[in-house]
Amino acid sequence: MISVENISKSFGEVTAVDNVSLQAPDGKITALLGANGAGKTTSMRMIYALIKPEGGQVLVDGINTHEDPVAARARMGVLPDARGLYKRLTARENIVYFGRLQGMKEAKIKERCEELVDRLGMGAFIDRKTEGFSQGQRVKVAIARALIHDPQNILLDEPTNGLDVMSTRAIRRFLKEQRSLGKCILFSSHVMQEVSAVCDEITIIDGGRIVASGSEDQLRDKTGSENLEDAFVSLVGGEKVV
Ligand SMILES: Nc1ncnc2c1ncn2[C@@H]1O[C@H](COP(=O)(O)OP(=O)(O)OP(=O)(O)O)[C@@H](O)[C@H]1O
Repeated sequence: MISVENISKSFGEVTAVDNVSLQAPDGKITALLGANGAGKTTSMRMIYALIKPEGGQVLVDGINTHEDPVAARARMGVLPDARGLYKRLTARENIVYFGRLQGMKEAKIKERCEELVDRLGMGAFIDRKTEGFSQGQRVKVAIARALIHDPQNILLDEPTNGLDVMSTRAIRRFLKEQRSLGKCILFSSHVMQEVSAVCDEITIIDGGRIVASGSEDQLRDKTGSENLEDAFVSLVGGEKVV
C-alpha cells in the first residue's frame, strides 16, 4: 500500500507538484491521471524515492521512503519514464542482472524470469540483445526487470505510452493479474481510455495539484458527465491550451 501525504516539489520558479496526497491500496489499480506537464512524473519520482519532496512524506507499506529508502525500494517495482535498458545485454540478461542486484538466489531468478517471460509474452525475443528493440518489447523487458523480485507495490510511469493495441492489451492483462494477486498498482497516464480500461481508483492532477479522486463512476457522477474524458475536462476547469 502506498500513502502519499502532502508532497511538493519546485524547479526554480516552476511549482511542479503542490501539496499532493493520494492513497493506492492493495488489490487495486490506482491511476494518477493528468495532462502533459501536470506533475505526474515528478510525483512518481518522489513516490519511488528518486527525488526528495520539499515537504510531506511517502509511506510504502508503512515505511517512510526517505527515512529508510533501501527497505522501501525493496517493496517496490518501478517502471520509470526513461526505460533505460542495457542495450548490449539480452532481455534475459537485463532481467537477471536486476534479480542479482536485489540479492535473489540464481535458481529463484531463473524461475521468476521464466514466469515473467510467459506472463508478458516475451518468448520470441528474450535471448536477443535489446539494441533495436521496439517500444513494446522494451517496455515488457523493463516491467519484467522491475518486478523480478515480486514486489508488493508496482509503480509505472505511463506504461502503455506509444504501444500498439496488442502490447497494450498484454500489459493490461498483466496488471489485472497482479491486482488479483493482491498487489498495489499505481500508474501515471494521460490516456483516458487506458485509465478507464484498467483502473479502480483515479486521482486527477492538474497544475501540480490534486483536483479530484474516486472511481470512474464517482468522477462521472460528480460532474454529471457521460464519460471519463468529459469528467476530466470538467474537473480541470474546461478546455485549455497548455
Ligand atoms: N528537472 C526539471 N527542471 C525544470 N522543470 C521541470 C523539471 N522536471 C519537471 N519540470 C516541470 O514541472 C512540471 C511538471 O512536469 P512533469 O514531468 O512532472 O509532468 P507530467 O505530468 O509527467 O507531464 P508529461 O505527461 O508531459 O510527461 C512541468 O512544468 C515541467 O516543465
